[in-house]
Amino acid sequence: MSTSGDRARTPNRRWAGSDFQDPPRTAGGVALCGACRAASACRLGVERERLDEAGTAWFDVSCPHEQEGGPNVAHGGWTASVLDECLGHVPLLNSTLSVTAELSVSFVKPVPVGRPLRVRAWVEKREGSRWYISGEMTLLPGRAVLARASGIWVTRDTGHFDRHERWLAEQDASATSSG
Ligand SMILES: CCCCCCCCCCCCCCCC(=O)SCCNC(=O)CCNC(=O)[C@H](O)C(C)(C)COP(=O)(O)OP(=O)(O)OC[C@H]1O[C@@H](n2cnc3c(N)ncnc32)[C@H](O)[C@@H]1OP(=O)(O)O
Repeated sequence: MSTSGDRARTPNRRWAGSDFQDPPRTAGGVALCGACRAASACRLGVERERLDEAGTAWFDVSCPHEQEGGPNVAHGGWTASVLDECLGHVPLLNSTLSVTAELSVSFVKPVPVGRPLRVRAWVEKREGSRWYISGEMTLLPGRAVLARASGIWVTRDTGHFDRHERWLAEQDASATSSG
């Protein structure tokens, strides 16, 4: 039987170093995170992504029916998650590994499920290892804004997740020794 300590000492070896800067992508160009790789699709409903010449990232998105909150509208957690995902792809589209340090979301209008939506994301500024990124989600057709987001992404080296595994193992060890 495995324990949380065993899990902490058994990192997921499916990941290779290159996955962090150039991860597997769908036919629509969408970079896939851990659990979505098995499904070969973004479970949040990001269908296409591209970076234009001006550095703005564009995403075709649709809220899956499983993410319904109120009648025919998205759960707010989905809206926040997909904005985290899309804004977080901007460093990745620039071959940079980063993690979200802060995220702020404005829910402007209810987001309909199963409708084509667009997310646009851009870099406001970069300071040291911090990328300040903003974005918005709009309804298609038309351009009504449904949600806005801004946040800070912090660049990491590829040792980030191994350091986390070691930290987790230390937490488990100190919890075990202190009873
Ligand atoms: C995820 C990647 C998968 C890769 C494979 C590809 C998969 C395909 C695509 C997936 C795309 C996913 C897109 C979604 C991205 C997530 O959702 S990532 C998951 C959620 N976020 C996290 O798990 C992050 C958890 N937090 C942390 O790991 C640490 O707190 C942080 C953010 C790395 C900072 O750690 P730290 O030890 O404080 O770092 P430290 O070196 O002291 O500070 C570094 C810098 O960050 C700044 N900083 C630290 N905290 C903050 C803060 N809260 N606010 C502002 N600045 C801060 C410091 O001021 C410092 O700035 P500089 O002086 O260097 O300019």
